[in-house]
Amino acid sequence: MNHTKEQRVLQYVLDNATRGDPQSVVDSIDNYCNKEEWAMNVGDQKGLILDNIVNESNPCVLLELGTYCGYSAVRIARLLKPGAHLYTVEFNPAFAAVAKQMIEFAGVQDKVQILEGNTQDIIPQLKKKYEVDTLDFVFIDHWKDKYLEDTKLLEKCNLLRKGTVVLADNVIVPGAPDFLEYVRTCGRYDCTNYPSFLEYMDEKDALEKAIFRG
Ligand SMILES: O=C(NCCc1nnc(-c2ccc3[nH]cnc3c2)[nH]1)c1cc(-c2ccc(F)cc2)cc(O)c1O
Ligand SMILES: [Mg+2]
Repeated sequence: MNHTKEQRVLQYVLDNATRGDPQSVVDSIDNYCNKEEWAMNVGDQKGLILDNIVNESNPCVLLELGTYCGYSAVRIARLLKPGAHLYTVEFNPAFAAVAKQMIEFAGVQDKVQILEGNTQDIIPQLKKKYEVDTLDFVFIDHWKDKYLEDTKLLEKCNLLRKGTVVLADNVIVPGAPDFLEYVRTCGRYDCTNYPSFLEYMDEKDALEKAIFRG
């Protein structure tokens, strides 16, 4: 039954967290991945930085690229004000199925919508099909070789406005050098690097915040 790691993470949450309590879901995933099996959630150290940046941005319309098990979707959604909405894009049906159950167990399903498919196909649909005007916050955490092309696609689709916060995970490990080079040198973003550590490990990693200048 729990043949995949992602299913085992979900089962541990169902067995140990409290239904409707997103903090307990986040804590349970971190406990499991620290003690039992490593998994590519943003984790608690980088998660605290993510929390602070979400709180200071006070966003209403958010996009996440790379749902995975739903850890960061739950982590972000638990901070959102009433009426705020997070769209999260997941390519892998097995990941999306786990994330759906994770989000529902946490009780944040009214704030989060999983969009299954390729970011290249979904991003151009956000305005017409999902009635998005512009995005207040983007969390990029999907395949590292897609960060740059998807950032450029968000620009091309006029989904970014003056002040939109683009926050990227893993800019050191596994790394997204072409994305970093672009946001830091193209002149359209104000960038800040947040040094931290790879989830559940002692290896250095970082988040990069790139605020769109409009
Ligand atoms: O690959 C990662 N994350 C990506 C998952 C994903 N989940 N969904 C997608 C998606 C979603 C829509 C898409 N549309 C097109 N491609 C798509 C891919 N990608 C990742 C890897 C590591 C990592 C570090 C050290 C290691 F030794 C091994 C691994 C750490 C991390 O924090 C990560 O986030
Ligand atoms: Mg990541």
